[in-house]
Amino acid sequence: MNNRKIILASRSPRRVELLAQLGISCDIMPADIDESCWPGEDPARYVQRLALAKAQAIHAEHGQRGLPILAADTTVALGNEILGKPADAAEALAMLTRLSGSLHEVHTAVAVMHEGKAQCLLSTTRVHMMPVPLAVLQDYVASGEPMDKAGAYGIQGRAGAWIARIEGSYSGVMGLPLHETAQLLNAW
Ligand SMILES: Cc1cn([C@H]2C[C@H](O)[C@@H](COP(=O)(O)OP(=O)(O)OP(=O)(O)O)O2)c(=O)[nH]c1=O
Repeated sequence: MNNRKIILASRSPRRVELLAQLGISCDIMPADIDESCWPGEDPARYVQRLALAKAQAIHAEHGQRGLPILAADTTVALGNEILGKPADAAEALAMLTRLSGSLHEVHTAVAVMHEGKAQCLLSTTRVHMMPVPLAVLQDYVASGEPMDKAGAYGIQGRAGAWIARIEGSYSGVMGLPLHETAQLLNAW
């Protein structure tokens, strides 16, 4: 990509940071779309549908600027069950209690839309979380850190100490897989 500026259809500060790692600057234009899951929809399809919907929503408003529009969506999956962002502290604790000691997946889809064409790639990472004592989880929830994160944890914060191993992409777990993002942007 010659012009290193894009429109980022996301309010996630992690995504801005990760894009900067690729040397890409962005105008931030968050998309407000319906994030509810369709009945029976599997997590990998769900994140791809949402990433594309976010990119399309911002393309409809700002596509005339001629900049590529990038959007992403991240979810945690326990089997086929989707764990999104917790609605409140009780839900955050319930999610963390289930993820403690689990092997789960984090799916992030990244979509780029430019000149009316959309492309989307999926990154799936298996995450092994050690068993975490309830009191530690309660303290973590009280810190407020889980509230804007899928699955109620951030690998990039103190929950990183609980992650014994991942198979996949660290940046994908954080919300924007750098390898897939660079592939999409280089294609334009
Ligand atoms: C699992 C995990 C998720 N997350 C974050 C990444 C995403 O920002 C968030 C999942 O919510 P998303 O709906 O993907 O994104 P968002 O609401 O933050 O931003 P927008 O919809 O405007 O694009 O969870 C982490 O930061 N670290 C982690 O380890």
